[in-house]
Amino acid sequence: MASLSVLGLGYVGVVHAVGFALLGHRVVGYDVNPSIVERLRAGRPHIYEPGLEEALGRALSSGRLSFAESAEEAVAATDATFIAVGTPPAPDGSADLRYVEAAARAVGRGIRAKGRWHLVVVKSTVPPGTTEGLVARAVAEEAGGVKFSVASNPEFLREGSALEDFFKPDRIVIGAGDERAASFLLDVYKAVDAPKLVMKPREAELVKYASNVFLALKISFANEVGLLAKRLGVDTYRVFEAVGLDKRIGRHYFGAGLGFGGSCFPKDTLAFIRFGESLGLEMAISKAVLRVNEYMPRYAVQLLEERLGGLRGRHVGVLGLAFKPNTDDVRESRGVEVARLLLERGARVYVHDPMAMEKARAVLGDSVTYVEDPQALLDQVEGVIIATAWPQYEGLDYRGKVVVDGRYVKKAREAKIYEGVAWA
Ligand SMILES: NC(=O)c1ccc[n+]([C@@H]2O[C@H](COP(=O)([O-])OP(=O)(O)OC[C@H]3O[C@@H](n4cnc5c(N)ncnc54)[C@H](O)[C@@H]3O)[C@@H](O)[C@H]2O)c1
Ligand SMILES: O=c1ccn([C@@H]2O[C@H](COP(=O)(O)OP(=O)(O)O[C@H]3O[C@H](CO)[C@@H](O)[C@H](O)[C@H]3O)[C@@H](O)[C@H]2O)c(=O)[nH]1
Repeated sequence: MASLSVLGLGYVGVVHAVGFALLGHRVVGYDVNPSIVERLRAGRPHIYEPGLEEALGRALSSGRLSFAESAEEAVAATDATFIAVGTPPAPDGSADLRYVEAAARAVGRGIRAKGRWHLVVVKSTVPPGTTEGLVARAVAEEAGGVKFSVASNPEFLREGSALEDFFKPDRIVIGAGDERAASFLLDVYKAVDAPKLVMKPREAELVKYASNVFLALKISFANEVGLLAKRLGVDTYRVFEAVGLDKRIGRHYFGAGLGFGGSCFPKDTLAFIRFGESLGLEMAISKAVLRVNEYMPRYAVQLLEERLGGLRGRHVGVLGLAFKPNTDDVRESRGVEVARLLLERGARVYVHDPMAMEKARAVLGDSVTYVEDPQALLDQVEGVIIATAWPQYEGLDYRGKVVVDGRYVKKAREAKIYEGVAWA
């Protein structure tokens, strides 16, 4: 069994720290945010992810998962370190690599203290060339001549099913800087039954962007067809049910509606565009993916405005603030975006989410009214936009309300005054 450290205990890091421990490895986690570490030590995750609290409990009681007071301490106590820190957009939209660089420097200092070979694995989503470039350089500058290997091991888990995706991934991509890195990582993932592809680090880094941008492309394409379908008065979901049965196309990620949110698709598509542009490429397809996506929330608000005959001073609702069901994550959420657009047009906005209210409050503040019960929200508004496909919204009584359904909620379609976004 391997001895691993994980730097950065956000959505990806905490799932890996817990997951690796449950695979039988010894894991030391570290996050620069001490309150995250404190909560994890107490068995109370700082994020909501199905099954995580229970899995964390098992990992802690196995005695194989612990947390360090510093990154250097975590590194020095282990054989390999996974860097799982954020790579948010810089002001120009490119991937901001400052957290990755800071973590890599800390790894270098840990390696120097340890004085033996170490493997540095980049789990964060980074532009091709980062692992062998910026990361290897930053580690080397601090490691005092101690030998190390690098690898890129991009992550494909989805929030809301992160643990399941960790244990049952479609594939594991290992971008190994050398043989030793490859065999170490193959060993780490030995117990996971999935195709394992070993390649160069920059190939692995490109696999991650190509995967995310392609999925985002499918959604934007579905939305483009959906806008057309709506003009024709046909159901775009029925169209894609048939389109998707072609095995070459596949049926996934054709859900038309408000478009994609979350911490990955929007930022990774933009970072991919900026990366390509930095090499002199046009990146026309990826730009179109974002253009369609940015239009969809505006279109939903426009539909509501038309149906209500104006928005100024009108009481309207947003159902769903999480960027998708089964998470409390509101990063780049379409629900939050729709609430902002409604406020801009002078509406009185009521919002609901079963899980993300607290996180939404941190971004929307007191500009909107938070309602704990979605049916009570419907009682207070004339119209509503459904922004997240929470199963709870299937059971509501929408009668008499203008419903702009951005997520294809069946029950909403039975409402008297109804508009789907991008479908009939
Ligand atoms: N969220 C996802 O579903 C997902 C899936 C695949 C890949 N990714 C990628 O994985 C990376 C992490 O994403 P996330 O959603 O887990 O981010 P996150 O923002 O939830 O977590 C990042 C964590 O890193 C910590 N951190 C920052 N600098 C640090 C340092 N120097 N040392 C230790 N900890 C540090 C932060 O405090 C934070 O808790 C990103 O590159 C993202 O694109 C995310
Ligand atoms: O048919 C669809 C499918 C998804 N979405 C939206 O797309 C966004 C992203 O959804 P999803 O892919 O389920 O969630 P993420 O957790 O963001 O996962 C994506 O981003 C991660 C971070 O890079 C990757 O690891 C995953 O493989 C990739 O699916 C959400 O707003 C969804 O509502 C649609 O609009 N239509």
